[in-house]
Amino acid sequence: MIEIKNLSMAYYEKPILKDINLKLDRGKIYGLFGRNGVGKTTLLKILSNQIVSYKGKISYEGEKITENRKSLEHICYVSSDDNLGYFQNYSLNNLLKNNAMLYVNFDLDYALKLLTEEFNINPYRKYKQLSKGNKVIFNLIVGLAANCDFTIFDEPSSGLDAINRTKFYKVFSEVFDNENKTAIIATHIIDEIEHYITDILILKKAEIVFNDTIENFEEKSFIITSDTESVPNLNIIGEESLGSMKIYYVYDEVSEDIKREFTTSGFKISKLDLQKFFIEMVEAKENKDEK
Ligand SMILES: Nc1ncnc2c1ncn2[C@@H]1O[C@H](COP(=O)(O)OP(=O)(O)OP(=O)(O)O)[C@@H](O)[C@H]1O
Repeated sequence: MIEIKNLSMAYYEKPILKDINLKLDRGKIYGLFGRNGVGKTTLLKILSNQIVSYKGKISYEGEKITENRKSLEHICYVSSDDNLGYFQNYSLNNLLKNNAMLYVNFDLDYALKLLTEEFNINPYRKYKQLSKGNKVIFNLIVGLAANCDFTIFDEPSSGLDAINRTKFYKVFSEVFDNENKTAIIATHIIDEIEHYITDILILKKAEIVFNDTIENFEEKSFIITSDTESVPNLNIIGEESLGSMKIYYVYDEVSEDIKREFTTSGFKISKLDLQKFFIEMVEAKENKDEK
């Protein structure tokens, strides 16, 4: 487990993360969502020991990550950044061997199989000779083959074509169908990962404003539409008007019986998808809060 206690971080006095408390459990797949510039990459780099100047405590299996060599070997950060600096002159084959030295459980044969058979990339090419999308694929293959306890994918499908995105998620779901492995995926393409994640995290204004399982989300979220002015007494996270129709976005524990009562009183109930929920959480409520 990774445990984050009272994590705060600022760039030039601008708070990026404010007093975050979070537990990341084994066997889960977390979707981390938030608007551009909110601090997702900063948080993920802190979790993978690439940023160490912060306040608070982060522990991996009970030990502080900055003082724990195991955290380097078992937490893998996969970037969609295509700049490996000096290492871009290396062949893919040699880069994989380097990663095998860094991550104790790295499966070199599997990485080569993915590279050549699944994605059809020549392992003797240099990293710098690859297209942007293929550089991202290479980074993803490292994450998939590293066999880390915690793998962090920062915008994994950035720059990938539809076929490669589909291939990546197919391999991803095979690799992470494992109760000991945890993945954290930060992405803006919410509908693409909705079916793979077990938990939802939403970062807004430097805080985690939503942290719940996908099961709870599916049970508690719905849209209620009414053509009268009457407002249901529910936890409404956003609302819209469409002509004379009022649309309410709800996140609340409501039994099927109560939902049936709403329907007989003239309300219409429908499903709220995760992308719309996210928009309502970060935007609609933001505007309402500021009014
Ligand atoms: N090295 C840095 N120095 C100063 N400010 C930085 C630095 N890196 C990031 N920031 C700022 O920190 C904030 C959070 O950036 P971060 O990259 O974590 O956001 P993000 O949520 O990952 O964004 P995106 O979805 O656009 O990738 C932004 O305002 C960004 O400008």
